[in-house]
Amino acid sequence: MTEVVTAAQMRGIESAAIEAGAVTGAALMERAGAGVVAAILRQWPEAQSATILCGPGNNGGDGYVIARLLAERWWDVRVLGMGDAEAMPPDARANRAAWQGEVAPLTRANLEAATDTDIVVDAIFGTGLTRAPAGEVLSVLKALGDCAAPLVAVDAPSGLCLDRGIPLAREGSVPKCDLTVTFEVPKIGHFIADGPACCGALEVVDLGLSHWRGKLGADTTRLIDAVPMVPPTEGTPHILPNFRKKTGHKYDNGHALVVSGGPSKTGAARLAARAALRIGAGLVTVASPPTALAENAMQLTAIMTRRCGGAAGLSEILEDARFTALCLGPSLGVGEQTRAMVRAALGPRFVVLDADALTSFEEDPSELFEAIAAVGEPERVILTPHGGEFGRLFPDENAALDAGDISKLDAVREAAQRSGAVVLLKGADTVIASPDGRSSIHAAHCARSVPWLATAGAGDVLAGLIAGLAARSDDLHRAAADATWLHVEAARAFGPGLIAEDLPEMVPRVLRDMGV
Ligand SMILES: NC(=O)C1=CN([C@@H]2O[C@H](COP(=O)(O)OP(=O)(O)OC[C@H]3O[C@@H](n4cnc5c(N)ncnc54)[C@H](OP(=O)(O)O)[C@@H]3O)[C@@H](O)[C@H]2O)[C@@H](O)CC1
Ligand SMILES: Nc1ncnc2c1ncn2[C@@H]1O[C@H](COP(=O)(O)OP(=O)(O)O)[C@@H](O)[C@H]1O
Ligand SMILES: [K+]
Repeated sequence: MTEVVTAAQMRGIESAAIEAGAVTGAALMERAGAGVVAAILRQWPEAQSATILCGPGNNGGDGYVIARLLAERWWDVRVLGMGDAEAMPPDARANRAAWQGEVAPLTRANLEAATDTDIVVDAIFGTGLTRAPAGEVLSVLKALGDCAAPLVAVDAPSGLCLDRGIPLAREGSVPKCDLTVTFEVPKIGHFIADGPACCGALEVVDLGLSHWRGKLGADTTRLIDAVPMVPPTEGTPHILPNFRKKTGHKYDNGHALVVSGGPSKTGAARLAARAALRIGAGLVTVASPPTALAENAMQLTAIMTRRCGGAAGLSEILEDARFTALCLGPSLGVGEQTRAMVRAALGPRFVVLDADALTSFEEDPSELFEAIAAVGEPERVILTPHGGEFGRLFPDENAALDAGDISKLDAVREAAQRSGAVVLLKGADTVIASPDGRSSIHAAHCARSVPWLATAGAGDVLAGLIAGLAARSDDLHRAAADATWLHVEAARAFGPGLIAEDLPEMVPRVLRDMGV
């Protein structure tokens, strides 16, 4: 996993390196510009001409470096610049002065006149965007959407808030780029909300600041981009700590319990149970209301069934301490009976609460949060809402998110603090946050785009994967992150046409391909 940072964290890394005397701002700008040029040459080896749009700050400074380096390669380069050269920060001003060619004003008319260009480079705003673009520059940003030539963003598509992944002006005010080249470490806004769709493909240029990146705090957000592997030692292959089952008895790999809904509402639990078993829980049992026991038993073989009469029945089953993880909520029904089952479920084991187990607390979410606090052990519970369920449990955070006042990441972080649970907010961008301050993001975009995963029951499978991994784990956040990655990986392996039943069946292939 790699870090993803806020604009402020990035500025912190940069200024720490400069203050330590390890590098100058000018050198960083040169590396940044050279990195963008290298990415352009790799992506469009036939291109010969570029129009570079330069803003008034250091993002614009990168643009002037790019212009110079492309001109040195005999490209036909046109520069449109914004603002007064004298008002630019020093390194940007120096690079603007070093540009030998003309700088035409950055206007919509000048952009639209540049029809004969192979590439357009957006170096207008990067991490320094502080307010919504307006006036002529807003008009330029909107016109960029109509450019026929490929569009390359320097650090960020201009107008995109790199902390929140939303346009600071309004919809349509951030150009949709073909390639975004960012520096040293990707930013949160590249991966959440509208960020991925605006960025296109994302490349990260190494600026040589890893020493200062290493000083980021433990609460730095992680990107779920791959499952970390222990490097091979002589004679042993890569080891995937969380996916490899423990050798030994089946109970060494935990026992997951999935609670089923009543008659004709049992499919969701079976989906979750099958996912839990496939991902490697040693045993999986479906706890079923007596009236649905036959329906469940008829369709389950390796997965066991247990008669479970409501909350009292669940408490009785859970007297067996060998149940290490529990999943409840999918198709369980909304109301007091489900609330009572949630209260019965909370205890010395990992509990995944999804769907109706969340919606049942819509009227009084604090009742759920108090019950979680009463468990007395941190990070035993994970809530896995989709957007609608999140709004029911966390109306304040959701309102701030909808208003664009906070990012999806911050909304989930606040939800984790408020609830005392790990919170996983689903979507094409999935965000996970823990009460201990950890957070992770998965973006199902570009190479990992799986729009066919938005299919009925996919969320039940995710809940089951988390329960299955948690059953034999001691780290719920990590189990949720790995399950999220694997869920998308299974959808990628299957491809379009996927239905939820296919997801657990793809797990063995994914594990095999990973060399588990
Ligand atoms: N970090 C690193 O390691 C490295 C960073 N590098 C590069 O530096 C970039 C960050 O540079 P930066 O801080 O100068 O900010 P940037 O994005 O150019 O914008 C600031 C300018 O825009 C203006 N402005 C803002 N909003 C506006 C609006 N709505 N409408 C109009 N104007 C607006 C703002 O004006 P002000 O707010 O001061 O009035 C100021 O003039 C970063 O993205 C990367 O490309 C690399 O060179 C090397 C390594
Ligand atoms: N566009 C998308 N790309 C990738 N994954 C998606 C997309 N939309 C939804 N998902 C994933 O699909 C699942 C849907 O879950 P959920 O909304 O609970 O549906 P259900 O209740 O039908 O199972 C979640 O894991 C979510 O992250
Ligand atoms: K930019």
